[in-house]
Amino acid sequence: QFHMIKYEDLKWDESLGQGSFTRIYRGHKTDIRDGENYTTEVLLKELDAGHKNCWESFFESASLMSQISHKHLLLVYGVSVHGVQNIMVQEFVKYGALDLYLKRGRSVSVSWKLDVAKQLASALNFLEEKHIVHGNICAKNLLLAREGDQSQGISPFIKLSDPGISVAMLVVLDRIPWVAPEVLDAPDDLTLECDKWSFGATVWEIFNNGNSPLQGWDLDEKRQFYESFQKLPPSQWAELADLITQCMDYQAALRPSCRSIIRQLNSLITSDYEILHSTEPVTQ
Ligand SMILES: N#Cc1ccc(Nc2nc(N)cc(-n3cnc(CCO)c3)n2)cc1
Repeated sequence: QFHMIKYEDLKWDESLGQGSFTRIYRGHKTDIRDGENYTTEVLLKELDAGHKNCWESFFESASLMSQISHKHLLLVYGVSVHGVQNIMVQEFVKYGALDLYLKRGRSVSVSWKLDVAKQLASALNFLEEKHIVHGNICAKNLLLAREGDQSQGISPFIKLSDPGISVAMLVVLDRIPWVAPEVLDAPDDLTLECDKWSFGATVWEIFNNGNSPLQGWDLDEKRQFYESFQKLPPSQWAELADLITQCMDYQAALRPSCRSIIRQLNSLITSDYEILHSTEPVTQ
């Protein structure tokens, strides 16, 4: 399923924070190829030893990313097990998680945001064609490999990260509004439609500077949000708000196909919104 990496071939550098039940570090791995020593910068994702019962979901996530390769999917080199430690070894993506990048106040243009949304939609289309459900689409799991430079016509480049610990393992309510409503009743059978709902919530984040939707709401208020079929605050841009609403349809079967999502994104990209409401170009 995935490549096993020897613990002694790994070196830990600085800690980069933590996800749910995991801690991440910058590091290096050494390989010996035709007698030469190669070191590669990597991201080391450690599963907290205390959460042994999550390890199969941790490895499932690693093997999912190892089985398929696509330019917008994170490359997982393999896993390393050392005593009670389980470590996933990933390619190091230069600028890290997109939500933090957007929160750091980098002002990015509308076309930058649409470009990122389209790259995510193409990754989802690839997964849909392989009937693979990701299960944890959100801005925190989009990694920025290239900032892009509007003045040079260079677009940003994102990679979709591993899903991490399955939603069934975590408090599902924590994942509202990224997790599709139907998942609350059946956390074990995630469908491709669930990823469409999450795509809608992620596009909302991208257009709201990385801020989490329903920021600060408690679990009851979040549950209430679904029970009363509420929608996220709509963008001023009607066509964008409409696409987000279509993806976040409470009836899973009515959510658009990836091809339709890509078509609608293309028409947003060519629409004159950019000229009428363009934000200042990305300042390098
Ligand atoms: N300052 C800074 C900085 C931090 C991180 C990276 N690089 C990187 N590479 C990866 N493969 C995965 C992640 N990553 C980040 N947060 C998560 C948890 C949510 O998925 C995963 N970050 C680059 C720069």
